[in-house]
Amino acid sequence: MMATNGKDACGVKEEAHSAAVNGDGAEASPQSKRPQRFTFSSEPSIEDIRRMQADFTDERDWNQFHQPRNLLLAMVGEVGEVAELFQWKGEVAEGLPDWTETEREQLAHELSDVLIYLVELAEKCRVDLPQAVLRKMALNRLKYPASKVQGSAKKYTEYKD
Ligand SMILES: Nc1ccn([C@H]2C[C@H](O)[C@@H](COP(=O)(O)OP(=O)(O)OP(=O)(O)O)O2)c(=O)n1
Repeated sequence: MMATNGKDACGVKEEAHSAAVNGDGAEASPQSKRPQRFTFSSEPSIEDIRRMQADFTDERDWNQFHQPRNLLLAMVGEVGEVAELFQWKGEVAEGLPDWTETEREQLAHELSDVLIYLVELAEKCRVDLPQAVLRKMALNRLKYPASKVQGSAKKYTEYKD
């Protein structure tokens, strides 16, 4: 399905957070002057995606092929297909303003393939991905306190304290 109706290629809309936040006419803070943040639809959840892919493989008797290593290789292959879309384009601005709708839809497909295999790989490795993401983000916040690393992209090992 091609993207239409003012939505982007992934079928997800832009939301006007800052308009809602600053609707009282008060002067906007520097943070709210950022471009509007792109947001995803709330569905499907990661568990929904896991279940849909499990149904897809069950219906085809493909579980016999979907062992962890095969899924990992399939995922890496799809990452390569994402990379191919960016290949030789040089730096690409956020929002991909110069990309055609066809290129955007191809990207949406390839990113979806990566996610589908990632979710199934996590399932087959018994990693509860949504909860694991919460734990990992908590660790990331500890490793990179905002007050310490503000505006710097250095790796945590490069900080001397
Ligand atoms: N054994 C397979 C084959 C496919 N798929 C599903 C998961 C992916 O979302 C998608 C991958 O399909 P293809 O291998 O045909 O890859 P592409 O869709 O990227 O096609 P192409 O390589 O022609 O771009 O289909 C799967 O679960 N198990």
